[in-house]
Amino acid sequence: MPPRALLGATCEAGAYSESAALQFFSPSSGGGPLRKPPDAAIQLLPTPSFGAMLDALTSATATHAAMPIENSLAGTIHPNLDLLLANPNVSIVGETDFRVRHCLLGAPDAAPGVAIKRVHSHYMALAQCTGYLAGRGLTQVVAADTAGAARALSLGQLGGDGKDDAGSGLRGEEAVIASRRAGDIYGLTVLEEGVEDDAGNYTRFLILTGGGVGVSRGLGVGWGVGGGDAVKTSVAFTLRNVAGELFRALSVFAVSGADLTKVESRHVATLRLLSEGSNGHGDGASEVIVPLTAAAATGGMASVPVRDGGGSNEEAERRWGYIFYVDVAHVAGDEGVRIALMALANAALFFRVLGTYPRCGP
Ligand SMILES: O=C(O)C(=O)Cc1ccccc1
Repeated sequence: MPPRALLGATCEAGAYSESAALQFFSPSSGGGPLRKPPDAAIQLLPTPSFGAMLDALTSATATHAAMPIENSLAGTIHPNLDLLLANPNVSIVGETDFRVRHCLLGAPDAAPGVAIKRVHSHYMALAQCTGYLAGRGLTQVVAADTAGAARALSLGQLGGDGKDDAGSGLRGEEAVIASRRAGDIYGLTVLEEGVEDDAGNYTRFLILTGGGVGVSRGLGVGWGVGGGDAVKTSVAFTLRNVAGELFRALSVFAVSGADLTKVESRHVATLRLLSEGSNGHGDGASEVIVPLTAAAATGGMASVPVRDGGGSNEEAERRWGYIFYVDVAHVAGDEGVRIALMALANAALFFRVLGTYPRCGP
């Protein structure tokens, strides 16, 4: 019987997420104790956006997805952090650090030395090449992802008839920033390789599956993880808006001796959380912004139900509320960390375990 196909959802054929998925699931990548299928069982499933990628998990069209979450030069990819929260059925089961090497790619018939004026790419890719682009006086044009920009250039959709998605321009003046692999897939001309501003350009990709993590699973030993393994647990939470609350909440980790490898706060009003049955990536009417206060509690959103604010100012929370994302590096099954996470869950108004997964690197 042929092996059961593993569908790895990725963003657009040739996107870095696809390369990261291939790296993670390659048997030689050594990515921890996560049981991986043989390469032959991996089938890539391109999707037009990161939101659509998570949709594919929720609908079980795909079993896994690789989503970029932070970059060593340009920082956290906030829209993707928001997508994680907006999709309560998606959980993190792995991570991989991918060395991102950008190419400046021109049209298939571009001659070397052609006078490029505009460069199209994902906003994070542009941010990683700011110095290079500014030094050459090139205008940046944001695209949904690197590979989508590469495909559009190959199809002559950027410039050409005197108009591009920036509203002006001739075809020969357009270029994109994407991987060499994307250049090969879409038959583009490699004008220059290694255009990122620093050779230490790494992006951390989360490996995701559908099927949310319950409190018991999330606070214990995660999927594919054995006791004693080096893991990370990622959590999201909100707190009452009172003095010293964040200090008290995080102090539980100091006591447990756990290492916080990432702490990020996100303004609640910027989060487009979804009403039941939709997942908020631009479908319009069904999209809602849910203030994370007791008054707006929705059962399905939290691993631990949202609680009453206990005297904190709900109006202020609505306007200035923050959601915190924390990654805790620990040893799977560590009782001190489990107790610390339980204490944090008890202090939080909203608390969700995003996953416990094998740690990439030391
Ligand atoms: O657009 C892509 O290819 C992505 O996967 C997003 C991205 C952009 C730049 C660096 C890493 C990931």
